[in-house]
Amino acid sequence: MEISMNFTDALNEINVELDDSMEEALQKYYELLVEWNKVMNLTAITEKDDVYVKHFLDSLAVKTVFDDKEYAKMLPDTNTAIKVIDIGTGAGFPGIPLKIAFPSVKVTLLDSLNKRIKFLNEVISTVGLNDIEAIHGRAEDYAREPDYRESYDLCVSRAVATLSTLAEYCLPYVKTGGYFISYKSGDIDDELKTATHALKLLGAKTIGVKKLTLPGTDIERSFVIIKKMAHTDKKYPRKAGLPSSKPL
Ligand SMILES: C[S@@+](CC[C@H](N)C(=O)[O-])C[C@H]1O[C@@H](n2cnc3c(N)ncnc32)[C@H](O)[C@@H]1O
Repeated sequence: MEISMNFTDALNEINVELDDSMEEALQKYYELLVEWNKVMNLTAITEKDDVYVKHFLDSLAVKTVFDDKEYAKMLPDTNTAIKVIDIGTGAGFPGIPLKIAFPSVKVTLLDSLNKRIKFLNEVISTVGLNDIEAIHGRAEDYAREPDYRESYDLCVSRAVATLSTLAEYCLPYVKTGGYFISYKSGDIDDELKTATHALKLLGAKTIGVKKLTLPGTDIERSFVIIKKMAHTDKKYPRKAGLPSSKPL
């Protein structure tokens, strides 16, 4: 892939500005990612320009959703910090770049692979991030914990499962009136149609899809924007494994 734009210009295009300390934080994160990747499987992408575009820029591109007039009022205009959970965060995408670029947000990173959680805790302490936690567990299990259930303004998730499965992983964490934004790519029409039933059962509906080409590349990204309209019934999520083997 040809990258025809520098990172700062690409960030400008998505309306994200980073100060020097945020740029340093991303640099440290990049160094740790490459170092730890030598001993554990974190990412197939290691070349610096690629990591900056395919992981950092892509993670931050969700900002374009909130800049869209249609969705500008999505998040609560309050003095309390917005709470975001990243389900199946892996090596920290999109949660860590979002935390670095938008430090006032409270972030929970969740993944079922403990090795990745160890890496994330190292990133959190070395980069010096606050108001962020990395938790080890399956999405289906943590959603039953009272401190986590229906307590987030926003849930994000990239490259974890199909939308019907993801909806069951993610929506139990979202407050009524909050949102789940799924990072998707390619042709998503069928996936959206198939997920309509699951969303309804879980008390949510798709309110829009925001598509963009990552600046300086030909990479297409789609954000599926889902609103939680009502409480999720306690029977969801079902037992661990069922959301993926038998999607709603
Ligand atoms: C392909 S990776 C994507 C990681 C990251 N979101 C990204 O975009 O680079 C999928 C991740 O989801 C995690 N995962 C899959 N199913 C999960 C579940 N039920 N609960 C928690 N984590 C899960 C895996 O351990 C893995 O780290």
